[in-house]
Amino acid sequence: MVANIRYEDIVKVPKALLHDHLDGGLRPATIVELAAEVGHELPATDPEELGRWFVGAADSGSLERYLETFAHTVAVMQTASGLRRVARECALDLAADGVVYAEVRFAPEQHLERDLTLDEVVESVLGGFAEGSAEAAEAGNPIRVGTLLTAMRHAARSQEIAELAVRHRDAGVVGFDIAGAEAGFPPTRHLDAFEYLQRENFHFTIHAGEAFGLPSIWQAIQWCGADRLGHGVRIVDDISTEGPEPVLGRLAAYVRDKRIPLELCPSSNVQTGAAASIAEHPIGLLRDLRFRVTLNTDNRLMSGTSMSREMALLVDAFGYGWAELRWLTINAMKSAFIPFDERLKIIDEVIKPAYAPLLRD
Ligand SMILES: O=c1[nH]cnc2c1ncn2[C@H]1C[C@H](O)[C@@H](CO)O1
Ligand SMILES: [Zn+2]
Repeated sequence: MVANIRYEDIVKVPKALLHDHLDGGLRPATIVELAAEVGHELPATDPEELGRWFVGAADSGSLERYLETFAHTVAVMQTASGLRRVARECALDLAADGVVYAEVRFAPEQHLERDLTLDEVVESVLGGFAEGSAEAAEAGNPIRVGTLLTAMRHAARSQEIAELAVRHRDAGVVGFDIAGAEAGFPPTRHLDAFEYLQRENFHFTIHAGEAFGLPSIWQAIQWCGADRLGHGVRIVDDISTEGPEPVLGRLAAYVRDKRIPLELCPSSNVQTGAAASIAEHPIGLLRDLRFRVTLNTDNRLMSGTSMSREMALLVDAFGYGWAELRWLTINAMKSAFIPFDERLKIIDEVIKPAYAPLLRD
């Protein structure tokens, strides 16, 4: 890390996170305890060993194999109390890492293995976030958590999940998403759900341009009307860097011109093979070209990461300073799914004042 930015200071500074999966961020010790309660067999029962197992198993170079690890987190998130606990701890962990605004997503349809209904699943998670946020505020780490409901792209429940999201919009659900294996499951399979959400004036992001390239990004934006791109990192396939200056193709130019936010997740991309290393991650080029870049964790458990760690990796790899970290944070806050005045309040009252003294140094 460059000498003038210390990890402890990155932790202290306010951060905004748009792309974090609830079932990708459990504490290993919690998985062990909940697995014992519900009788689920784990690959390891020592929390430290289990944490290492997740990172190792997810480090496969393939999105499909990376996703297999979620079987062990989803298995312990099948009861109201389990879901509530995981959501509470998620809010507490993010707040302790200095995250002041987070959008956390999960797929309700994956939590119906016992006897919960979709609405009960959502209510349990919202309850956990509320509890964790209240405790974090009391401890001096205020955080606002918004929930995104995800539909799995290989399944056929997106319309139902979209309706579920709209039903809970006044209780903390701020958006919708689709996730899961990308190749073979284009966003247009879920067009009905996206058209419904647009008619409801609701917000959505789409995982696109991670394991599959430009056609997926193009569909997500031009057919489905996505507000943001989950990853979207492969937009670089439409940027030529062979000449003296980078040249943008029509899709890349559209994404930049329209200020479509890219929810970039560097560590996750290295694990699934979407990027060779952090230093070679397209975030460097995309920032230089002034795309609306945001920095995200994706799955803190599977990547052994946090928002502070992702920032520290960029400080190391690209020599970023406080100005770049502030830019990423404000980009995320501008791109959030909560109302404009509430976004502005966090930017003006929380983010800018905290970075101001650091930028003067
Ligand atoms: O990076 C991802 N790409 C596609 N799907 C993902 C990614 N990370 C997590 N998921 C899936 C696995 C989870 O079970 C689901 C809902 O959070 O979303
Ligand atoms: Zn994701």
